[in-house]
Amino acid sequence: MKIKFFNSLSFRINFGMLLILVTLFVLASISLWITSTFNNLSWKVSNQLMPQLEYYSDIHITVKNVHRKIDALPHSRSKSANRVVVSELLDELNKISNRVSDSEASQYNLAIKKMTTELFPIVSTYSLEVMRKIEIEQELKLKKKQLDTLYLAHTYNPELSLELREELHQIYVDSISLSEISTSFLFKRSTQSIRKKSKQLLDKKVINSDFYNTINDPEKGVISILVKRNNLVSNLSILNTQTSFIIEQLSSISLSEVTALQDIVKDAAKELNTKSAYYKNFLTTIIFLTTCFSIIMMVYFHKNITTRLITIANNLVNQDSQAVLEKETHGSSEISLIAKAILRYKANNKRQRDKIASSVEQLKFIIEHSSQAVLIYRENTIIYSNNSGQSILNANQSLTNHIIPRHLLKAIDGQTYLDRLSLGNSHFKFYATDIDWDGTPSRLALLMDITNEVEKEKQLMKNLKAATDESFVDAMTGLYNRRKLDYFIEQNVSQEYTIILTDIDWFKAYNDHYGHAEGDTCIIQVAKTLKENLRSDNDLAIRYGGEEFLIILMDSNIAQAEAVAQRIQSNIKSYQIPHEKSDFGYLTLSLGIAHSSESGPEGAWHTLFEIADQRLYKAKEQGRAQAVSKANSA
Ligand SMILES: Nc1nc2c(ncn2[C@@H]2O[C@H](COP(=O)(O)OP(=O)(O)OP(=O)(O)O)[C@@H](O)[C@H]2O)c(=O)[nH]1
Repeated sequence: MKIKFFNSLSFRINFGMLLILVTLFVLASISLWITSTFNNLSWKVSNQLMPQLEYYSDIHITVKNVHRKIDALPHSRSKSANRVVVSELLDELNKISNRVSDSEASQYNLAIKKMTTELFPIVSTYSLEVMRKIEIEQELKLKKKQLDTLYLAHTYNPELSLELREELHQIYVDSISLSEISTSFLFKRSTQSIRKKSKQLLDKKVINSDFYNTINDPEKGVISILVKRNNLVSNLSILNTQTSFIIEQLSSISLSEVTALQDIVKDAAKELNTKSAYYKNFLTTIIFLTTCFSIIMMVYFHKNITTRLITIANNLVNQDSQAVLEKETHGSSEISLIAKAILRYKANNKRQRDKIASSVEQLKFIIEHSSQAVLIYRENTIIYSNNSGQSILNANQSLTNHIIPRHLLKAIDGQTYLDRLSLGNSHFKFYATDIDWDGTPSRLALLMDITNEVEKEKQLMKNLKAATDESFVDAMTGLYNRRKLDYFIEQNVSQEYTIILTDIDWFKAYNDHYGHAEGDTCIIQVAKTLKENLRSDNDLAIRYGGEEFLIILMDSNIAQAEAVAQRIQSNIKSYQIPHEKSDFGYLTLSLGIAHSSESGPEGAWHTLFEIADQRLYKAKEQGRAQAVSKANSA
């Protein structure tokens, strides 16, 4: 099951976290930027603009002082003295102007520089005009002296009328007055009066044309002086106008305006601070709210996922909320994949449960109808029995009350106990074991009716025994055969016993003489004799070879064996079976006897048989028709 990376919840959560972090980072950066910008502006206003304004205010005061000083320049002082003062003032202005360096040039610096540089030529011009005024006044004084001279000259000129003299005097007075008060009106009137009067005087020939020309000489005459004075007045008027303009200019940059500007700047700084604080608070609030919102969203998201996962987990055990699980399968996130997987698991589980339920039903049916009795006991009380169990219990009440509980006790510690029960002619195979039944320790008993099997078994055993016996018997003699001996050896019996190995003497010759059939009859007779001399079923008479026999006498000693051997010999002898080829003329037996104790612990049977065989051989050697045992074997 694969999940697309971009649809995974882990990607969404991490992406969401990243988005929130980026948003917070951006908001924090903006906040920092705005705060730093406002702080910077505020710092500039407080630390740069305010000193500039103070500086501006200083300049203003200085310029005013310069103006006042220029205005107060005494006209009476010498030209050079005034020039020194003016020069000093200009230096002061220059210094102020130079204080505004290019590096400090800001909006206000530029304004200040512009103002000082514009002011400089005006002041300069003003100063020059003032100096010019002084020069003109001095010149005026010179002219006045000339005029005085002229006046004196004409005073003593008898040709001049009194009226003229008075007028000239008046002109002089006027001119003096003019030089003092510098009013253009009086001067203009005086000029016109002089021109008019001098013309009248010329017309009347009071004065001659030279004098008239002297008076009206555009360069040297009174008129020219007056014109110059007039110009001076005019210049003074211009100066006054310029001075007024400068005053006006300076006034336009009044201290109150500077103060107002300072207030504006202060207000601006304050506003900047307020705005900065406002933006800072606003952004801090936004950051705080965003953080809170993000945390709430993350908590909600995590809780939502957890709740959904718990719901899905609960659904594993709770079948009712299937719809919830199906709802979660939409989409391609991890949860939907888990939901799909659980749905598949549940579907498989249901199929398996149905299958198991069906199997359980089948099993129940089988158990119910089983021929084997199934009984469950708890504290000696039957809590369950199938049909077979019920019928067995009905038929044998004692099973319920005594036998089964007694047998159940034998199944200790949950070990399976297996036994056989016989009840009358009925036989049962009985299993008992501990089981957990409905969460409580109980005991399970299984009874299988094996009556028929037991009967069959008995019959089989019978048949088997018969068959076994048959296979162990020599057909000709009815004695046991070598297989019976093998079986005996395999038994490895622990009790003592004696063996007698016997052989018919000169039997080859017998056969040759009487024929093989007679030989057989002879063998049968010997076998019969042997059988007759054995005590019980425990003793064995085995046809070991053709005419060789082995007798095993259980729980016997040598003496008893010798007695048996003697009896057998006697019996055979008593039959007097003719044997012409025998030294004795009748059939005889040779016998070798050995006791189990002689064989030693190792290779018991083989050794014992060897001993018996050697003794038989010895009997043959010693003339036959005799028994050799331990006592006479030396
Ligand atoms: N008629 C008959 N003869 C048998 C049978 N089994 C073995 N024989 C014979 O028994 C004879 C045994 O001879 P041997 O064991 O050689 O010796 P013996 O002639 O008996 O002489 P000793 O044993 O030394 O006394 C053989 O000739 C066999 O053929 C049998 O079932 N029937």
